[in-house]
Amino acid sequence: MTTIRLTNTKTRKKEVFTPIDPANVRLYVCGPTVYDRAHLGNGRPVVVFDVLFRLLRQIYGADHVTYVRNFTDVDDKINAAAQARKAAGDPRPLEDLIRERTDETIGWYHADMDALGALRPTAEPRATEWIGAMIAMIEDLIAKGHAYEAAGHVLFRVRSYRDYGALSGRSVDDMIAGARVEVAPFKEDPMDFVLWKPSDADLPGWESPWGRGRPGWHIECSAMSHELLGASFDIHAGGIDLQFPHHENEIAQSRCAHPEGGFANYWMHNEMLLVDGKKMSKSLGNFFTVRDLLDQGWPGEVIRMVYLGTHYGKPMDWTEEKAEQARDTLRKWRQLTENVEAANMPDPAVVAALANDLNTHGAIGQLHRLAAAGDVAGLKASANLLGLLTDDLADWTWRPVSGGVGTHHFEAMGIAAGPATVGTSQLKVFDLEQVEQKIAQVLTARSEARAARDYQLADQYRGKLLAAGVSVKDQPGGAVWELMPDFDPAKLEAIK
Ligand SMILES: Nc1ncnc2c1ncn2[C@@H]1O[C@H](COP(=O)(O)OP(=O)(O)OP(=O)(O)O)[C@@H](O)[C@H]1O
Ligand SMILES: [Zn+2]
Repeated sequence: MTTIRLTNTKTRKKEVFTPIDPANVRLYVCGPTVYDRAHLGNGRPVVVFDVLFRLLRQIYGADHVTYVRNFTDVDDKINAAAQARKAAGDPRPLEDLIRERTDETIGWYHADMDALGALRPTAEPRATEWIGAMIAMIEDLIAKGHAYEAAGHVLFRVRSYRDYGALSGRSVDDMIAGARVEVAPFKEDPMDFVLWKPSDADLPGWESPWGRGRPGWHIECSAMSHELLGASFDIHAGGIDLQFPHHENEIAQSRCAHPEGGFANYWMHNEMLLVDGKKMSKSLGNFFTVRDLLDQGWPGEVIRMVYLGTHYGKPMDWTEEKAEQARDTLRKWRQLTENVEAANMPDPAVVAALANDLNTHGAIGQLHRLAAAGDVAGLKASANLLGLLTDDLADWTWRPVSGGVGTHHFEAMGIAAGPATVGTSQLKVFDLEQVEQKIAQVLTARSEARAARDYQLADQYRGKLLAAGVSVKDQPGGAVWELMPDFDPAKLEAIK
């Protein structure tokens, strides 16, 4: 059996991965707070740990891996989003608005992560469905002396857990000095963190031994992972931004409530997706969503390949150049493997690269080798292990129809001009020849305008084409065009 090695944040070493029970390998990944669309940074852990999930399934068997990723659907930001709708005049009760917002966001999340080719986890618990388990865990922590009630809150007594800080390698005193901890008069110690807090009458709340209130964020993951995976499980993962305090707090709660268990044996953290050197984040406002990119015409498979081009332990950024490269490679591979049946097994060198601390970049290098060697069946099977060249992500390949090459590409993909599908849901029917003629006509008018030095008019033509979903690029050999997913034949025809 292939030996997997993973960098364990807990020990800061690359370790051999040995599951507690090879018949049920258990993975927990912290999921999103569902108040808004996922940004490109949020998609990174999803794709990275999807590759881990696929690798584990490959090695231990598809039915022998349990992957849990939660939805945090109790949060001030969710409440604020619902309150804004109410303030805008929506007559429904706040609770309904909250539920609508979280349901809607979960729907978006699924659609966007599906588009990135991520398999759905085995279980996706919603925090609001596990409040009872959270209350029971908090009661237990109080009974064991690790938590206390104060002013309607329940707080975790950080000094009662000796190993607090071990994951991030900091002492409690360093943390107090460095962190922005909330000092509240009812806390015994500034480091103590909230397990339960009171809810205002107009906000969501649940009855508890401490009055009507709601859980803190950290206890959610401790309670849900315990319910679904037990007191000891194999891998706990999430972004590096969650290492402290979220994961440190999860460990403290879980180890203190269930001293018989070890909680997670391996901790994995993905590095951040950056924008101009800073973490992409909602609070900094420097973000774009996965959906923005999909809407711009970037296929989910291309976005996925861009993520996989960088090791998860390194920061990365998004550039159009990387995306164009990934798109060209995938298009080539898709053409090579069209109508090819995947080999039974992925190539051993690809498996070995992934087993080496998820070296996705190395694995992609091996895919290039397979393509160059003409092993197309091996290429397909191996790419599938990375979630690439899969049938579900195949729908984009016909799209980039560029001037001249277009017709051939359509034919190469087995889609005759005429009815063509765009994305998975919309059906657009158009006559390719007519479309090509019209684009050529507009491009000729644009060239004429340029020749007459009327650049404003030339730009207007280009803008009109773009509005119809035809992107134009000037290349040394002349203008090249592509149909974008939002291509609208009627708008194109209407250009004068
Ligand atoms: N820029 C980023 N790069 C990589 N992973 C990220 C980035 N930002 C957030 N994540 C990860 O996304 C996952 C979901 O996080 P969560 O929903 O809490 O994000 P968020 O708090 O809405 O994001 P933000 O940090 O932008 O406010 C977590 O695992 C988190 O570590
Ligand atoms: Zn968590």
